[in-house]
Amino acid sequence: MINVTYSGQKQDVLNQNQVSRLQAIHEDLYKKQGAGNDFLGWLDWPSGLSDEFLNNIRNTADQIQKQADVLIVIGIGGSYLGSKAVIEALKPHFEKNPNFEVLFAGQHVSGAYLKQLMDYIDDREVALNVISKSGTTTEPAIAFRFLQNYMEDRYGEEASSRIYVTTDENKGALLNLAKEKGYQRFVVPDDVGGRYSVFTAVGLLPIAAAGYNIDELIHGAKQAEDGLSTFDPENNPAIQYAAIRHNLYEQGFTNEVLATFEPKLSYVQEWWKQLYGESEGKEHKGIFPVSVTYTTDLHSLGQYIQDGKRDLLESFLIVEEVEEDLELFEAEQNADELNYLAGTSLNDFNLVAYEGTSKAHLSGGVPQIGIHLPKIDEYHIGYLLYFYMLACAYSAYLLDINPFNQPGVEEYKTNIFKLLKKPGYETE
Ligand SMILES: O=P(O)(O)OC[C@H]1O[C@H](O)[C@H](O)[C@@H](O)[C@@H]1O
Repeated sequence: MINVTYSGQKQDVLNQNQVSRLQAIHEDLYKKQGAGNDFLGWLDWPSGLSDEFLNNIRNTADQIQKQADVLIVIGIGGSYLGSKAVIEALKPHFEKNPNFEVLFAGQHVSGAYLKQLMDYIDDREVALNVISKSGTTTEPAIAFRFLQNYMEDRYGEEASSRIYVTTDENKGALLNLAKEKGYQRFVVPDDVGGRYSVFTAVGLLPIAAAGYNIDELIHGAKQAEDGLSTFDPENNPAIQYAAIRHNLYEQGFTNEVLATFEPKLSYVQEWWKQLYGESEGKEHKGIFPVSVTYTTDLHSLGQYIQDGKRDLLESFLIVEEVEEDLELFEAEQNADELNYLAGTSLNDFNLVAYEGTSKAHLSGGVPQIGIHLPKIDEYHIGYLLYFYMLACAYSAYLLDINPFNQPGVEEYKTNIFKLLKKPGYETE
């Protein structure tokens, strides 16, 4: 399925000490006894999904498609990146007059964006899915205040049947609001953190509403859950990825550049950055996750990667089979001097670019991990996302870090609340 390769300086990727350490982590993980073990719901989530739950998601997605032309998903961080990553990976680059669209809001605070969004949807039928695990996050709450108001002005009483809420079962401002207004609710499980929630209602409802096959997505995740659960460090790609990046980190490679040649994966990269950045970046430790899209960024960040400070490792996410391709042809006038490429497909070009870039960066002192994904479809994306989540848990545990909290995001929030004089913060 997913295959992980390594090229860099010769080193003992899995020495005996590390194997024992990984074995202990594996046991803690599957016996659910490590740090943050009350947030391990995602580990066996795909296999535990009931038909009743999936039917409810599918039926609600159908209902949304019938009542609306646009679903606006309101959320930030783990409450939007999973569905955005999957939808962007699967949707065509261009669609003429789409019958149904999923748009996002609340992922930043831009007045222009919200205003233009409300103008854009004015002649289209609208539904909202507001998502927040805590139910108290400011950015989606602000977007929802505007959009709820918009919906009530436009639809009156009917607005409440067009608004879907995904939040905690028992607490939070959003839950209270949903109860008061009688919105249909979905639950973010207690033991699944936002960045691990793509296979819960958080990710599945928007993905199903966008028209993608959530059964195949879950099937891929289940295969990963099953296939990656064995302790086989030589062959388990999740363990290999975690172990290799950890070894490189210990040698001073403290930044990981996730590179892909596939522009449709750019939100998978964004999702990965939150997953790894929030899971590992604690106690002054952790690899800093960054991403590039090639060949675009070879013309910008490529210089730094080749020649800049040598604390970078590069992980190439390579898609083996492309969905569509074009072949270069011979032109009568060879004014652009490209006739030498006649017969070469654009994917052939990218494969050569991969080889050339990989060799160049390697000789520039950038060690490399290759993550090979057979193709982009629901099944393989489901597999890939589960793979990254599992590897992230191993990787954080290798640093002796609890992968499932994010204490560091509180400080700036408190400052913002103090500056805005939020009740309860005025006197601090
Ligand atoms: O789902 P929510 O509770 O609204 O949280 C949304 C996001 O915001 C927080 O600040 C966290 O750092 C993220 O981990 C989380 O995904």
